[in-house]
Amino acid sequence: MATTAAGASEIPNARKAVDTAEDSREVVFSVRHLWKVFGPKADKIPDDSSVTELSAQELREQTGCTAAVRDVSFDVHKGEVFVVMGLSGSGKSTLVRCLTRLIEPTSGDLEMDGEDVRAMDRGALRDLRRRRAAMVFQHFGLLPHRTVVDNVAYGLEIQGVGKSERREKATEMVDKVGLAGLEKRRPGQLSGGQQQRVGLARALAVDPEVLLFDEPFSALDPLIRRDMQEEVVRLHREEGRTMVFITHDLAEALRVGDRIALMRDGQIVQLGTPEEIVGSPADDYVRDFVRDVPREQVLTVRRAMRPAEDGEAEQGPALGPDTLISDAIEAVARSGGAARVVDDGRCLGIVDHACLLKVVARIDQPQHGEVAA
Ligand SMILES: Nc1ncnc2c1ncn2[C@@H]1O[C@H](COP(=O)(O)OP(=O)(O)OP(=O)(O)O)[C@@H](O)[C@H]1O
Repeated sequence: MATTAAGASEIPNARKAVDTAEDSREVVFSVRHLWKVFGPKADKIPDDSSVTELSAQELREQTGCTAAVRDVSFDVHKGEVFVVMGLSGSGKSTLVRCLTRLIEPTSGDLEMDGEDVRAMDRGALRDLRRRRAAMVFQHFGLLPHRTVVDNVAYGLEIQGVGKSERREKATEMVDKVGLAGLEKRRPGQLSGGQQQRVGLARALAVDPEVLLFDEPFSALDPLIRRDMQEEVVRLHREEGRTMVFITHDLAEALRVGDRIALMRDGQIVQLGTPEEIVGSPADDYVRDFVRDVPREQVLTVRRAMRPAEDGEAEQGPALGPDTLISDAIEAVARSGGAARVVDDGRCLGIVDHACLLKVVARIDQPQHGEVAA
């Protein structure tokens, strides 16, 4: 399906993200003007212009309703890790559950691979949830009396796959998530991280087009959590599988996300790459959110470079345009001089001590209250 910006017209940042370079990428989920309202006469809210502009609190006071998802529009592209991030209660789980109608949307358009999800009957929905978009939950939902391999095979079993085929597939997935040797254990004999790997292997076993993760790692301790994040990045890199990943943890979002939708009170306040979110926050809320992020570990030399002056384009170490500022600092410190940013043999610009430091010191962007040139 072609990506158009038309449907996203009321969300400037969503429109920006839909408008840009990724236009030609295939769209898996297309979401337009999606609402989920809880409360009395919920279906009247999205069309009632006298209440749609109210703040979340005013809406609750005047109507008794909560708009958990509020006129949200975005595309999830094939092969990307699309992160939905926001504080508790911002609407992340509701939004992602709406994608497969685990929660029924109140209004809006929702397509998967060009098919109208809201028009699907029960059979099509079952197929969507079992085969096309598998969910990995925070509480792994493992069956305590089954072995690891039988837990992983469970999704295949309910699909009616024969015993030997599902054993073979399950064993392959157990291997893939690094649990080889533990096939015969039961969930109670595994650590939290290992249990989460079983949950992941179970979702992967049905070979879904999209994996939906609902805060999968938030119950894990930080080191194991880091391990699991790397696992997701590795699986994504190796298989190119499309993933939608909910988290309230910014560091996790930046680590795993190709693009991040930042939610607040049911709306997407900014949708962009980690570099766009950290480097160009859309408003004070986002700016506050990313304030403590070590920018040199997220931003690239594209943001720091200046035009080359006489002779500079021919000398000094060469860095790719996606080099992180932290790596460029090391290169410049080692060489003692400026480095070139080179793409396909062409010098795009120069980074030196001064321009790299500006990014770290946050003086590469208009400060609050200044007007961008
Ligand atoms: N069944 C429901 N009935 C009424 N309100 C609900 C229901 N489910 C969610 N909400 C409200 O919708 C809003 C969004 O909830 P949601 O669970 O989607 O947020 P979240 O960002 O996933 O939060 P968390 O990170 O805490 O899981 C919250 O204000 C919540 O209280």
